[in-house]
Amino acid sequence: MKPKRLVIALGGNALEDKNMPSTAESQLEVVKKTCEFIAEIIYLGYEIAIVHGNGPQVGRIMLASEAAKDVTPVMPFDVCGAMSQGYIGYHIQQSLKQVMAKRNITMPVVSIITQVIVDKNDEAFQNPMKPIGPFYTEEESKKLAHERGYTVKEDAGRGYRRVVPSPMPTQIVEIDTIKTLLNTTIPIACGGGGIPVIESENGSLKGVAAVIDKDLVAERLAEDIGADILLILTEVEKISINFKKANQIDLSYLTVDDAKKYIEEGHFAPGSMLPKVIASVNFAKSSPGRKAIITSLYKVADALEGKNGTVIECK
Ligand SMILES: Nc1ncnc2c1ncn2[C@@H]1O[C@H](COP(=O)(O)OP(=O)(O)O)[C@@H](O)[C@H]1O
Ligand SMILES: NC(=O)OP(=O)(O)O
Repeated sequence: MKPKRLVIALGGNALEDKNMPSTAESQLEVVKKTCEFIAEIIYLGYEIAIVHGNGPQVGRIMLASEAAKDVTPVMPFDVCGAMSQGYIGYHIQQSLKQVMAKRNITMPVVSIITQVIVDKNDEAFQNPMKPIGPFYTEEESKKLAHERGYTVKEDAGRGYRRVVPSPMPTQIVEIDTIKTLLNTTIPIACGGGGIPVIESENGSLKGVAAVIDKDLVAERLAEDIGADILLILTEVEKISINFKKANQIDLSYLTVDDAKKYIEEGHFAPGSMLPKVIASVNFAKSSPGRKAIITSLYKVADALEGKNGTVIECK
């Protein structure tokens, strides 16, 4: 029987631990643990492709570049995104290979620098909503807004962060390469939502200052490669309505229509959970039999067996 094909969207807590310093060394330690869970999915017989986030990481790369402006030119926004793809992909590639070897799984793991085309007229360029970099207090965020001209917004009740434009993904540039690699390797692709590029009339590509949402790109990838499941891994085991309120209800199963209703009622925070639910709805309705699962990295095996997580599918 053909193995079920699955795209994994790795959230921030798969790469960082809030109780550890935000260093490359700490990230590698967290990624090694994350790859144990990914190896379990492979061991269960799924064919996978991996997409990871980059919000905290790309924000810190930009902070570092801006801080060093007196000694070296500030790196352009798209290059910072490419740098985040490189070092996160490197950590996952190295760690997953090592963990798979312990289980005698020998398939190669390869990280692909991926560009994603966006529309230069996307209204997101005038309405920055994507949180990047560290969390700040309200006072710190106001200081950054004043001193550096950052746009800052509160992020899902967790503090304030710099926000940048996050245009919709329209096309994965390297999709044919990813499809070719799927049969013989485990691809890490579209990292950080891909490097955002616009296409000129002559077909040439140019990087733009934005960060694309990785869950929306994971959905695009899942459709393009004919996946059966879109698996979105984050900090929570299930999505909720009335989140963080006394009447919070955690949801195990949603039809596409249920999810659309809750989206309209504003239950999912923009910039964090909302894109995950939108991606899940888009994937579930893209073809009969497809489903999306939103759950915690630590509950992934149970969720794949239908014992945890939130499943979103067409009725
Ligand atoms: N309705 C909701 N249900 C569950 N979590 C929500 C909801 N609204 C906002 N959130 C928050 O969204 C977070 C996931 O978004 P985010 O941290 O940006 O994703 P990622 O794991 O990809 O980094 C959850 O950990 C939770 O704090
Ligand atoms: N690019 C992106 O969506 O990264 P996060 O998931 O870290 O926000």
